[in-house]
Amino acid sequence: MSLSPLTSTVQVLGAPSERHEEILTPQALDFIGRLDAAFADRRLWILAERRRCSRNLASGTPLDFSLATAAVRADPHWHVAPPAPGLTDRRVEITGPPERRMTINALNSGANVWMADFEDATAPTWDNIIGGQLNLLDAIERRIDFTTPEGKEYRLGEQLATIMVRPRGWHLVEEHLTVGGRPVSASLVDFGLYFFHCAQRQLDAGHGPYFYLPKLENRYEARLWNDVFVLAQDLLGIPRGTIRATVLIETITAAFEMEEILHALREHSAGLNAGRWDYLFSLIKTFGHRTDFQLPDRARVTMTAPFMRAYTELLVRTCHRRGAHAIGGMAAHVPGRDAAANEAALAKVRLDKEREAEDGFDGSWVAHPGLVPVCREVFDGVLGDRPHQIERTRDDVDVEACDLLSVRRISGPPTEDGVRANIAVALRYFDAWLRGHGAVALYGLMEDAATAEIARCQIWQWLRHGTVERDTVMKILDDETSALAQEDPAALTTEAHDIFLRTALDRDLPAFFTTDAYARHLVRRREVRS
Ligand SMILES: CC(=O)SCCNC(=O)CCNC(=O)[C@H](O)C(C)(C)COP(=O)(O)OP(=O)(O)OC[C@H]1O[C@@H](n2cnc3c(N)ncnc32)[C@H](O)[C@@H]1OP(=O)(O)O
Ligand SMILES: O=CC(=O)O
Repeated sequence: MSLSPLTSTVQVLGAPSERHEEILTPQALDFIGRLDAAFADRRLWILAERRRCSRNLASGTPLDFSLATAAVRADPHWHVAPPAPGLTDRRVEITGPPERRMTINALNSGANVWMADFEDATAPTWDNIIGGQLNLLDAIERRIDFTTPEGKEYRLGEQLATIMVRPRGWHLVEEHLTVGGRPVSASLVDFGLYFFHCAQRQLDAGHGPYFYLPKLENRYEARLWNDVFVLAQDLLGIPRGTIRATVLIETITAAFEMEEILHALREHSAGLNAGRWDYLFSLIKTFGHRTDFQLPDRARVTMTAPFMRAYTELLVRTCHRRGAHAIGGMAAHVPGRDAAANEAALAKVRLDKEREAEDGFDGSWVAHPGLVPVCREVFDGVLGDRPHQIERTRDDVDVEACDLLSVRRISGPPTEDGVRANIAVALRYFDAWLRGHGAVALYGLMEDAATAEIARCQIWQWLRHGTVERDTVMKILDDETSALAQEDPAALTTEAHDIFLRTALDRDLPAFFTTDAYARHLVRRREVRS
């Protein structure tokens, strides 16, 4: 492909650090610049479209399956691409940030797939972003082994999980890379750097460049990703259709466009995943102003709620009808330090995975290596020697708009414990995130950006409807802030408290806590001499 010169080049504003130059090569930056030149405006259009849709829904426009795309849904003939090498059997997928030791642990975990996460499990500091890319490159080149000062050895084994990378969503920017003074889309940076450095290496190793796509709201966003894939493959001379991507269905509007999303990406699709935590976050965000969408305590909203079952069953049916994998979601319980807590967590995860396997999912997510065996055992029990159960088309499933929106059936007032739990988790998570940790274990649960979003949005929703008094929230917030300061004198309590005030207690609900908190707290630009 002959390339026209770029009018503006990508500037690096992030502080240089060890080995960053291996990722931020002139050629890689040129590649990012080309993606930016082609797609920056469409990304802005996508974000404007999100705001327009959100205003419409807030003003009472009913959410339903689109008439404009009825023909796509009705056409039984189209299917997605066949699974690419390494993605046929996906019964266990482990997720986690691409930190050095976790990269090795995840690849060795015995899972079929590792979802290397730049989104919810990564606090997007400059070092985490570029360090994560280096770790992926080193892992693929098999030069990531190391020994800790205490003598613990981390070595890649023989049988490794297939890597799928989750870039950050369309709403985020990377402030440390700019074009003409404007930050580049974080999605294009995470996707582009990985694709540039690792696509051919992955193909040489017998796999391919594979992705998980987060937080899509509609078919236009899927089309945008598809066009990004086409251009990226053309630019590097990689055949079209080599990339595979699984889309997380984790917004309420995307649940109404599952077919359309698969269709838009069909040449590159690797199915759908039920991103249950973001889905709940999206539901609260979209309908938080409506009394009939009030949710009870976070711990009471389980996957057996009828509206959650409608969503997951529709996902399985949609995928299997189109020859695509349906991947289950994240059970939040993680193994604890004592045997009893451990056993309880394993039992809860087992139940969750059993329900998914019986419903027809082809595999599912776990958050911790200690959960790989239970997920494998459950899916082995249902799949046996088959790599998946795509042939189970679930024609019995009949889900209508009202089923996806029947939240009222599980509503109930929040308890004081529920309010306290949300505040305690949100504060502690914000503190961890500010210190560079995008996923943490708190009170026996995995917490990441998605689960923290639910915690702060629920407080906003309960205040908005007067189900909880502002004085009660302020009192608990003070208690929990003091408790955090005592637990850990190094905690960034002032900043975490500030993020909570801005994102849970304002009159309007910010769409994401990460956008504002990133700009205020994580961006560290260096001086640039022109
Ligand atoms: C809603 C969503 O978006 S879900 C997807 C995004 N979220 C995630 O991916 C979260 C993934 N999970 C994690 O990050 C971690 O499991 C946490 C933060 C919840 C807990 O981590 P820890 O506190 O380190 O757990 P713990 O101490 O039990 O870990 C034991 C070992 O397992 C490793 N480990 C734990 N989780 C993982 C993981 N997901 N991947 C790889 N290794 C892991 C630890 O690194 C540690 O290894 P080490 O002994 O060699 O140091
Ligand atoms: O991204 C996954 C989710 O559950 O949210």
